[in-house]
Amino acid sequence: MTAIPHFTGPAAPYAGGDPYADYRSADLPFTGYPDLADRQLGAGVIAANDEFFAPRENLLAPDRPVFEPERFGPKGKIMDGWETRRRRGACDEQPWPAAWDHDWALIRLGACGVVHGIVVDTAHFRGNHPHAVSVEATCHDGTPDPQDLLAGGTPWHTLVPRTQVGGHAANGFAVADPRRFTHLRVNQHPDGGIARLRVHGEVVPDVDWLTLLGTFDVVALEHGGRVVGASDLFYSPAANTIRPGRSRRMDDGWETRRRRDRGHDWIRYRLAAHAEIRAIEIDTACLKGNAAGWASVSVMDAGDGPEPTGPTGPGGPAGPGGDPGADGPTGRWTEALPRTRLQPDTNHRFVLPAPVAGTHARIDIHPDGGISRLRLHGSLTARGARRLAERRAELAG
Ligand SMILES: NC(=O)NC(NC(N)=O)C(=O)[O-]
Repeated sequence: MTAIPHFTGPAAPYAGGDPYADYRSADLPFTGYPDLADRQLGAGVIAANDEFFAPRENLLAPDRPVFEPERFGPKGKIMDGWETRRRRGACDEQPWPAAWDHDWALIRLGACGVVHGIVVDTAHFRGNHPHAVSVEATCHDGTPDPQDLLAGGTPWHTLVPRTQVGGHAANGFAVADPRRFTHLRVNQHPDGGIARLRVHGEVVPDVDWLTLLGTFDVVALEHGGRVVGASDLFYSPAANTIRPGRSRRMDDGWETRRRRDRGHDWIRYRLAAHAEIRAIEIDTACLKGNAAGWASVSVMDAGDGPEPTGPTGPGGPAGPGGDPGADGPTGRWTEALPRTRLQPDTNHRFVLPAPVAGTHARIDIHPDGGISRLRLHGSLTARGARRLAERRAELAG
């Protein structure tokens, strides 16, 4: 694993001009995995012990944190993050917080999953970021309320031990715990502000639920589908194509740069498990002058082993002109949908003449442009359901 740059210290006071000029960030090896704390997946910050200066909900806001130097409210500087008040000691001789003093927020992940890495982003928190952070996790069935989680019996497992962090920095932590979790507790020691929290990992779906549903979208992020490669990530992440709901803006889909060669663009996906696909939807919502001209969809059975990771990591690009077969799962692609003309800003529905089964799928778009969503409607095969049930049991906390 690549060493993750570690930032500590407060960052200099804001000196005017671009507030991001002195922001500290790094390429983190796990950010190709989807964000399990994505609001659109259903994540939420369900409680915090203190939010005096800025509300906990900001932690999961999708956009980059904003700093407006002149904006003050009745409680102080308006900060785009979760910020607590300054902790004080017990008496005049001990005005400092105690070693164990900390503030906490409880996060419900949007989907149960295995966490591969966490970003605690302290953007714009310079003199008021936490000295250190720690992150714990638990797996709780159903929809517990904060009191259930805070009750003594909840087993919390440490994902990130108490670690010093930097102000105005993307503090990244790789996580090696192989278990699946549903909730996190983020602690800041002793107090301070965190702008954003991102929790990158893999969804572990509930096989009983998927079996009961019967027909569902077998490539959807919320059901455990994942992008494992794409030809072009210039404008937007390929994983947008399997996010919940319809896209509402061009940047909520997948758009490639204009090709000046004779090639085409593509995305490769791993399905929830081995599944049979019976119907396909390709949506070009909000892509008008730049929708893909044509698309085809292929399916492959690559077995149930772990995903081969390409040179750029999970979901990483193969680069323009990259071969959709290279560095990916091995097997034979079967064409499920032949090359078909697409309309701009339109949802297209296709019923397959016969079901096509596999563990992976690929969409090829010609020559370039974008699609906003791909839906592969079908159901788990007996083999897929068995593998998912085994995996869920293996990953139990
Ligand atoms: N300048 C500040 O941000 N001060 C305080 N924070 C806010 N939000 O006003 C503080 O105590 O950290």
